[in-house]
Amino acid sequence: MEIFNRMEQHDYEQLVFCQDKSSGLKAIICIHDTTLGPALGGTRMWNYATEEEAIEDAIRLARGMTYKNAAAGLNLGGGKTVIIGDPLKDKNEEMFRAFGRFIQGLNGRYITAEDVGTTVADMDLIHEETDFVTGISPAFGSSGNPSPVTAYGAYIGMKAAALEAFGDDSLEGKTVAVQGVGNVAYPLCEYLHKEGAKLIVTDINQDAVNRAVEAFGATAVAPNDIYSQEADIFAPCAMGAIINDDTIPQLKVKVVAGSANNQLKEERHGDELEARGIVYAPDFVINSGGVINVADELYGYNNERAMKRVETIYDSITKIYAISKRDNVPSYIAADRMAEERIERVRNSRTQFLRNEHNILSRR
Ligand SMILES: NC(=O)C1=CN([C@@H]2O[C@H](COP(=O)(O)OP(=O)(O)OC[C@H]3O[C@@H](n4cnc5c(N)ncnc54)[C@H](O)[C@@H]3O)[C@@H](O)[C@H]2O)C=CC1
Ligand SMILES: CC(C)CC(=O)C(=O)O
Repeated sequence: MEIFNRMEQHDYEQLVFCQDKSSGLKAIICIHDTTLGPALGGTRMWNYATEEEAIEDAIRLARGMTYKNAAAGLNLGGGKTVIIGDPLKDKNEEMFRAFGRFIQGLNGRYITAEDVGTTVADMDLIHEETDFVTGISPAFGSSGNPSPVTAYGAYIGMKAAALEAFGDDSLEGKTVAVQGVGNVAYPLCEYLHKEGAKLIVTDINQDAVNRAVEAFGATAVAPNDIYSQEADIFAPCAMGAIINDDTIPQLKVKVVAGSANNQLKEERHGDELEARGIVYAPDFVINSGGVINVADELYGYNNERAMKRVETIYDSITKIYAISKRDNVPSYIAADRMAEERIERVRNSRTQFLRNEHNILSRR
């Protein structure tokens, strides 16, 4: 991979490689854009097959955070970290503390939180070395695990998408095919079950599947069969790039709405969903509940204030469909525009000179 060429696409600011031999830490922090404020985005720990795959994931996820934070109205830029390793086998205290020191070295340009493969306990270890971490234990006055809030946001976002597709936002009697029943999707299934939706679930982890079958009477299917189910809604809640040339022709649903980041393998796959009349809830909007919740910690966590903002996901999804119709563009483009316009407006308003401790007037 030509790293600078890759960074020039979509104008990435910084890519940081962090290595600590004694703990086995191999992390890549990617900061995409800090126009709106410090970059906030989670840390994913995953057993990447190659370093190139890890870099590509960090890069794609970081840009997604820029759009997510902008669209959510947060004063935060976008970044993300990937740690190369198996979260079930390779974690240790020293690794997260070493990682915390690397974050501290960025002096607030990047703030982390949980993502796939990392937990509140990991964030607490990072917190031993830096304050630039969120999603730490409620014992510290923080918001804790963001996943249940992400799930709630995904649930109300799915209702907004249902309104667009079916003319009614009730999910009662609707069949939802859920891919991955992990930290976000399990509480999402809980909301759906409570509302009377029928669930079809899959996961590569059999225990996760069994839990959902037992708790919600869900029907279990094999991972590769989830795309072709006779369902109303497909909820991708595992990894990215699952809306692609292989899967789109299998879909029989009217709605794609789930928590996974980077669902579209390429932008053209968003065009393809639109062409098939499938209502797509743009990923970085529907899954913004978690980041909205952890971002509130930066002001001194207030659950009521955070949840009020999470509730706006319904209106944001509805607004995206309105922009999509007005501008005659697919929903993923409408969502991108919403985020890009905000970043541009703030970028332009920041051109005035502002005196600070490091500029030409600092000794005056
Ligand atoms: N946790 C959060 O608050 C947020 C999570 N997200 C995104 O939502 C997605 C899920 O996140 P979490 O629930 O936190 O992760 P998780 O790791 O708890 O759950 C993911 C589940 O997907 C399963 N899985 C992985 N590959 C699969 C495949 N090919 N087929 C079926 N199942 C598969 C895993 O076994 C696991 O049970 C990720 O894309 C994450 O980036 C986005 C915003 C916030
Ligand atoms: C898990 C969130 C708190 C942040 C994040 O990385 C995301 O929204 O993808």
